[in-house]
Amino acid sequence: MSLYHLPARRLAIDRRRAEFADRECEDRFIRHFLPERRAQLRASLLFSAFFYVVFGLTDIATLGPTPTAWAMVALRLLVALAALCACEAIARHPDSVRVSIRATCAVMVIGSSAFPILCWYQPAAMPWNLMSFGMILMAIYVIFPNRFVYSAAIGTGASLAFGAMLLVQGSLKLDDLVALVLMLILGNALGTIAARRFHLAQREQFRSAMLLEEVADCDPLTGCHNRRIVERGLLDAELTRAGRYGAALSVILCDIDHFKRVNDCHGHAAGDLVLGAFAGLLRSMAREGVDCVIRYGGEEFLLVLPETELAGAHALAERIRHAFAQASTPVGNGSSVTATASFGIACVPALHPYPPASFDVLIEAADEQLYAVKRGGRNGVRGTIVAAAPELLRSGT
Ligand SMILES: Nc1nc2c(ncn2[C@@H]2O[C@H](COP(=O)(O)OP(=O)(O)OP(=O)(O)O)[C@@H](O)[C@H]2O)c(=O)[nH]1
Repeated sequence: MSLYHLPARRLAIDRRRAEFADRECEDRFIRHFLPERRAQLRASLLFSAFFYVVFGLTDIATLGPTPTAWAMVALRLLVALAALCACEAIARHPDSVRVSIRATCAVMVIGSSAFPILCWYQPAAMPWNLMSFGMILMAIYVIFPNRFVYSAAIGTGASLAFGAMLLVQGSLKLDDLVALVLMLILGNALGTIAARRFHLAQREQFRSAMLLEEVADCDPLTGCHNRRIVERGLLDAELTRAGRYGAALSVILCDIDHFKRVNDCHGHAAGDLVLGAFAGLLRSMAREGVDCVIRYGGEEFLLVLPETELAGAHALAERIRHAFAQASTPVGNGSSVTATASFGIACVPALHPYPPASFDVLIEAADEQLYAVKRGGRNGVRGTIVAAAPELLRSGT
């Protein structure tokens, strides 16, 4: 689960395609279900490959041990081989949505293209083949996890190929052909309805979960994230991500100076307005969708800045400090409040050989810097580089 919430407008569902209209959102949805999807896909591929081969017995029973029957068994084995290769590709690229979708489509196209060839040589077994084709359609639409539009395209294409084969073969009477066409249309219509309903239900459920999570993670007074985001371990995940890619990561811990006085002089409601104004300033200066602003305590806020070195974090903190000191917040009755804030920064620079193991280390370091500013008279910024190895610790920039 990512640190950042997607705005509700980006969670809109394109009902025609039965997926999220926003690509990033759809991607996040698929990634969320990727482990489950991988297991389902593997089971579907192995199950289908097994039955595709086992039905080779019917080829031999119908045609006898003739070269044609053996060629058909070989074709079935080829389809099974394609399914095994798809399983292997998915196992090699467990985090790739693209590989999982391409592998699924490839196997379904190969399997449904081979099927009319198998049926071509067994006109007498047509009722059975028709039943088998119904099951293949069910697998395409509802068993194999895939994008709805791809399932619909492959299902329709496979039906056209199967219908064309029967037409060319000429083994069916006109009334049977009409019934067959109607059956194929019905099979595809039912498949489309079932698949679309399933895709939409899954996405609506995901959207509700996202919206609930956003409400639970949001501080109602300031509109910032609350500490739940820290407790859910998302900041540790951010530190791990930065370490994996060798990227810098900075945090700014900031606190409004003498905030108790604001409450005491102007009342708690005025204090709330000042808090809201400070939070609004932090959010407006942070990068949307990249930085994360958390209300860490009463009048204390934490900014998490991915891919930001100490100098960048320092410059941002200075800009916020200056803007807040210049601003005055109207608190009713024609009066307004001017306040200042103090900032402590901790940074893990890019490609640091000894990044700290836990985010708490970063917060503690930022907290020390913040209190050094408070002790030094407030309304200032101090920062430090943080590392696991003490000899690399350089402080007091
Ligand atoms: N209005 C309002 N006040 C709050 C809220 N949360 C915490 N406070 C107040 O914030 C004040 C924090 O006071 P202190 O921790 O003494 O800090 P300070 O007065 O800002 O002093 P320094 O941090 O040392 O500059 C307390 O009076 C809290 O009651 C809130 O949501 N709304």
